[in-house]
Amino acid sequence: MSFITINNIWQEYGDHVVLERLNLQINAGEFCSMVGASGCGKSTFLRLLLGQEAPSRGSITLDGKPLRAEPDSSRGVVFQRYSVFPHLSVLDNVAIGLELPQSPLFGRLFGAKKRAAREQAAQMLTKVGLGHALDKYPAQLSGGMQQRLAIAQAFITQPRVLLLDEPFGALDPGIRKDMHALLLQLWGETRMTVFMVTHDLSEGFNLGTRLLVFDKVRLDPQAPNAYGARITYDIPLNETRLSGLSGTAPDNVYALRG
Ligand SMILES: Nc1ncnc2c1ncn2[C@@H]1O[C@H](COP(=O)(O)OP(=O)(O)OP(=O)(O)O)[C@@H](O)[C@H]1O
Repeated sequence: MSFITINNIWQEYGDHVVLERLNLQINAGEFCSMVGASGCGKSTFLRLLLGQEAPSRGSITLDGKPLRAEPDSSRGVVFQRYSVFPHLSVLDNVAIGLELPQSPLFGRLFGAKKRAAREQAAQMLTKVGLGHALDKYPAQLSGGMQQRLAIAQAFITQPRVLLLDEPFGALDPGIRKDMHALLLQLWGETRMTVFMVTHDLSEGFNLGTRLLVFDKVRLDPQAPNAYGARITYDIPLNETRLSGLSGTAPDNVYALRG
């Protein structure tokens, strides 16, 4: 049985059909790059995977169970666009990812548990190259550093599914390359299942173990919204990276938007 099963999903807003007849089987640990024309429904698909919206028709299952219609605590905190908290230091931005699930009422830990969470967060931040910036605030960081922080925040609780919506879209090419290396390193270590929307085809090819192309196969010039996009190509990539997969991380889903 596959880890995530997309069973004939459609997404419609009124009479605007955005997605139609999507069927997919995703194994744990796959890295799916998603490309397609602007407005064809890639972000909509991510919202469905996140459980932020329910599909108009069809179903999504994760480990054989229906995905809840809303992100819930079993899937952890969801970080959206500009997912870092501007009023928290770099260290607190990551530590809070550990503190919130353990202390849902106060959102903070105390004593030894707090020290352990902060130590773990500091180690994660060192890993993403922000070990020197623990006390800074997001506004004091460059765009690349902010995305490193967002990545540290997303990885700290080891989600099983990571959703990335053009996470590197705003970064310079050189910094993008560094971020690609970082993402591949973290994915290699954690083997989480990744869905990444990108407008950069080479980024999609380089990072993914699978490239999903979204496109409309039916078009009515008189009624442009009558038909939705489907997955027109599903191309296996970089398959050697898939060896030795395991899917033992906790059941969390995170989003990171560019
Ligand atoms: N809640 C909503 N209500 C109505 N229409 C919506 C809603 N959400 C998305 N849409 C429409 O769905 C279509 C697809 O949007 P979506 O953002 O998913 O596309 P996309 O492929 O991610 O685009 P881009 O590459 O430009 O980010 C758009 O026409 C958008 O207006």
